Amino acid sequence: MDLTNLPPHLKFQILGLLNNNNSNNKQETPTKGSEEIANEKVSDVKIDLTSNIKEENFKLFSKESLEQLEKQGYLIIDNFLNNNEIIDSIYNESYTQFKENKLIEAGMNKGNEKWKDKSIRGDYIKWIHRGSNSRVEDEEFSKSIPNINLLLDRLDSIRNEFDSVIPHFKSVKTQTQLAVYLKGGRYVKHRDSFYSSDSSTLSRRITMIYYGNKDWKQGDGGELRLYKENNNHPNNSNCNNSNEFIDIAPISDRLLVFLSPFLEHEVLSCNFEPRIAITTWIY
Ligand SMILES: O=C(O)CCC(=O)C(=O)O
Ligand SMILES: [Fe+2]
Repeated sequence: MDLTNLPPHLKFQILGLLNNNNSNNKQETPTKGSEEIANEKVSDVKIDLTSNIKEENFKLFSKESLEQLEKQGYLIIDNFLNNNEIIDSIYNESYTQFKENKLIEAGMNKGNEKWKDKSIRGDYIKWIHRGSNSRVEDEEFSKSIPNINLLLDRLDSIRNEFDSVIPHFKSVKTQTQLAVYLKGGRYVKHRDSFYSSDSSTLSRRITMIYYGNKDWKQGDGGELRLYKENNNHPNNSNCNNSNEFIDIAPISDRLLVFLSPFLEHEVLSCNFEPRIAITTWIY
């Protein structure tokens, strides 16, 4: 395996993983030593969600929830759609895409580099491309996912609310992915973006993950492990590098929202299948 062209933060993760494999301890999280954390490029820009907000424009969120997202870095919203028929249909539409071989093995992109290694990232994905009118571009595909479309509309309304409540937020675009993990699937510790003051490139700012796993129970695995405090993130002045994490169960109708550049996370190995997640990133 040639690691020379990988960005440093990925090298640590992958080397950590190889070490774990060598010691036959595959369940263990790839870890980083303190030097690596010190050297690693971290975002230096705060994501400000609370100054000069227009509170009169709140429909879905509240000032308190935005404050929580800004400081803690994440929010969990349960019963997001709150409609069993739609929830079941989202599951069926997603799994059908997988069964009909419409998904591809996920890789990791970095510049021209494309990584596909199932021990690093084990999901199958489909990008859901949407035009400027927010409609899914591929009409045939769009017709086959009416309930996923309803979900995407709801996620759009979150984006719209950010733009109307937080005048300086000015979202640029969104990107949406359907992901299916099978038994044994996982995704090693990573961040979804690097957002920095000296970078003119567009970056993901908000990650919204919708889970659709109605029979999930303790022991099924596939939780999202979210590292709360080890990211020196500029939104969190109390950062203490404690490596504290929470495991978020991927249960049905749960929406997880977090700050893409700051919170490291990983998908723990799945003991069930299919694990369904639909993610929209706001840039
Ligand atoms: O499915 C999840 O819980 C998270 C997936 C993830 O981290 C990603 O696709 O970047
Ligand atoms: Fe991620």
